[in-house]
Amino acid sequence: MDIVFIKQLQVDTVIGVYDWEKTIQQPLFLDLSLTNDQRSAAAADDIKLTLDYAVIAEKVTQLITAQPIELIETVAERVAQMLLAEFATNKVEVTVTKPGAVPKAQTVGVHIVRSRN
Ligand SMILES: Nc1nc2c(c(=O)[nH]1)N=C([C@H](O)[C@@H](O)CO)CN2
Repeated sequence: MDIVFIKQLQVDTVIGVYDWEKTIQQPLFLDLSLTNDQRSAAAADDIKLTLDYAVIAEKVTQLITAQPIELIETVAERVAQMLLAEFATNKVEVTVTKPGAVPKAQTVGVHIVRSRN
């Protein structure tokens, strides 16, 4: 199956479990992968027949920044469920990283795979 992907989408938002994190914005970076079939879009050269990554990026950013969230697990799950509900895909992979959260690590994060029931 084919995939539309977005790598390292930066979303600045209120994220974290500690009190000091609830008053600042921190960057999250997302890698998104949405399975679809691109053959008809390619044959017709028509954006309406595929998944528009610009629209996906905008909706994901709006979802994450709409309200404060504590866990990056929550971010990943909400993004995955939104993508499955609103876009023509049966399987999504979402990676959320939070650089700087562990000073001695390059980055930390979560990766989930979700499919339509
Ligand atoms: N598995 C997780 N562990 C931690 C998270 C998280 O979202 N998922 N968050 C924090 C704090 O917010 C941390 O990032 C502050 O630096 C700690 N562990």
